[in-house]
Amino acid sequence: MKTRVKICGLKEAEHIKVAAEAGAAYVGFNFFAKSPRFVSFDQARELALQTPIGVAKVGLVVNVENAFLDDLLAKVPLDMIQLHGHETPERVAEVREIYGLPVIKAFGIASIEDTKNIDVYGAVADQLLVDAKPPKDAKMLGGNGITFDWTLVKRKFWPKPWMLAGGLTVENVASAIQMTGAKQVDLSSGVESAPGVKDPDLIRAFIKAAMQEPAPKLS
Ligand SMILES: O=C(O)c1ccccc1NCC(=O)[C@H](O)[C@H](O)COP(=O)(O)O
Repeated sequence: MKTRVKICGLKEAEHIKVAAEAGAAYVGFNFFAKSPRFVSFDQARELALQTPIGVAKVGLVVNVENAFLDDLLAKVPLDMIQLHGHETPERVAEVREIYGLPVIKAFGIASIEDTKNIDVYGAVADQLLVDAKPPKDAKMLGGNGITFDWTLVKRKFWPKPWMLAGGLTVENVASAIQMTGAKQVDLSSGVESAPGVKDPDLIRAFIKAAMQEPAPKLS
């Protein structure tokens, strides 16, 4: 099986087309207002309607209330919700139950301590996303373009499918897959020419590099 790629923070229909043609399994729309990748509900609706069938449309939110999700999902035809804040396992279960969509729960990892809770979330989330923990002064909980110590998540057998994220690039993605055993990878900054500005050539090159690397069979 080929590695599955999620390109996050897409803002242009043309870039979604490029990602889909190159083989992306997921595209992500970012609804965190302070992000350079932020899209409004109206923009995301247009992008979602132009996303080819077969590519999962993921909505990324950070610590939002139901009222926000009510408005979002009334407007944007999403396939999955990515919770990228400090949501509790109970909140993950609640979002899944209320909205009836699969939920990806993200975790910031900097030490072994940060991996301890993941099993608990594995019981309630549909997928897990292990990302670099942001620096203390960071304004965003993700999308910071920094890697973490991949040995912390090496060949993990969490109860749900998981994605590796955090500072992935065309140069390091093969090593990241080989070292961790990740079958799915996610990125944002590594395919940008400036914060929030995706580069179609980098998107193509990254997906090619990630998919050339066969997702390892874990023993
Ligand atoms: O990307 C953002 O701007 C962002 C803002 C706030 C919370 C999460 C955010 N991104 C989450 C993602 O899924 C990113 O793809 C992931 O953190 C990896 O980002 P990068 O290190 O830039 O590849």
